[in-house]
Amino acid sequence: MPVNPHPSPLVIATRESRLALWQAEHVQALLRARGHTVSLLGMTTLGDQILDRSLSKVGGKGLFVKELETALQDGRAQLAVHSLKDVPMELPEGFALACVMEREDPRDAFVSPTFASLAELPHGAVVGTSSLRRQVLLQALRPDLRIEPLRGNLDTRLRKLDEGQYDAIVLAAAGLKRLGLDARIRTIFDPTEMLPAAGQGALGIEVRTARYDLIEALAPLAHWPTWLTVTAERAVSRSMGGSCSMPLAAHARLEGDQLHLDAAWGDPEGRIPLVRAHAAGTVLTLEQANALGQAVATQLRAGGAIGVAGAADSASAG
Ligand SMILES: NCc1[nH]cc(CCC(=O)O)c1CC(=O)O
Repeated sequence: MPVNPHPSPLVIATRESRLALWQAEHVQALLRARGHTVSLLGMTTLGDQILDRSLSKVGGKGLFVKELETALQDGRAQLAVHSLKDVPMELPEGFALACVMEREDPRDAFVSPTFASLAELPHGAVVGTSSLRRQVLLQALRPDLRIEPLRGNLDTRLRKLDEGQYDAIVLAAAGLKRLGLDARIRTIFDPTEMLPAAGQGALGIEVRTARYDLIEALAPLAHWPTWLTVTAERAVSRSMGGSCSMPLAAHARLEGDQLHLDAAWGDPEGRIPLVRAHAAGTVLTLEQANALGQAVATQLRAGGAIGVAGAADSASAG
């Protein structure tokens, strides 16, 4: 591999949670190995500061991204590394995803000090999650469970579990694996029962669109099968109204040149049963991936899914 002999120094803007720092350092190491000089700019975003209120009331998940974008705009940083799951479907004018990297495990994990699986939870057990997606999927599997809100970064959520506030919690396997917390996983959910969120487990790198040089520098870090897959998933969300705080799951997998896309929408009030949709097709371009996602969103709406932003306390919850 040729190594760039005179690279201009790069700065990665990152949130300061352990997971965000791990992800930024991961990208830093990959770029250093290719000859780039890379440093990190740690930032506390508004989304990290507001822990007592529903994020959807003060601006939604975009709060985690906005301050990093300001740093890119000001030239204090050139790259922002994100969990793709937290990236709004539409980026502001002048910003783009330059690169989607190979996906970690996209599935959800069941975490509990006491119980080995969801099936072992006693009647009426308390499960912590602030994700509307996890809430509606859990209620479909086990209507008897009590779902209680749970916000904060991974360490905070695990601490609240250990303090006894919940019998179990559901977290993305990817975050736990990245932080070496695999031992906390009791079972990994089959995607057919706990369908993951669009983009779960994948990292995206955001740049200003004017920076073609960066898009080129990042190209070797891109993972095309992941990019196609998450593009189809994100197209479902975008087509349903774009918000991450929606009781919506979308998960795709490639089998040969066939992309299989599953989605589910649940009514948080439980008035109608879960709406599910599936489509598969030959997907070789991002346009084809988008089209598959739109077709699945159309099916969801035909099945009764409502494309509006969800209720309180769901932002950044998974
Ligand atoms: N919503 C917070 C968030 N954003 C990304 C991850 C996990 C890592 C990933 O999906 O890439 C998590 C934690 C969780 O949902 O358990």
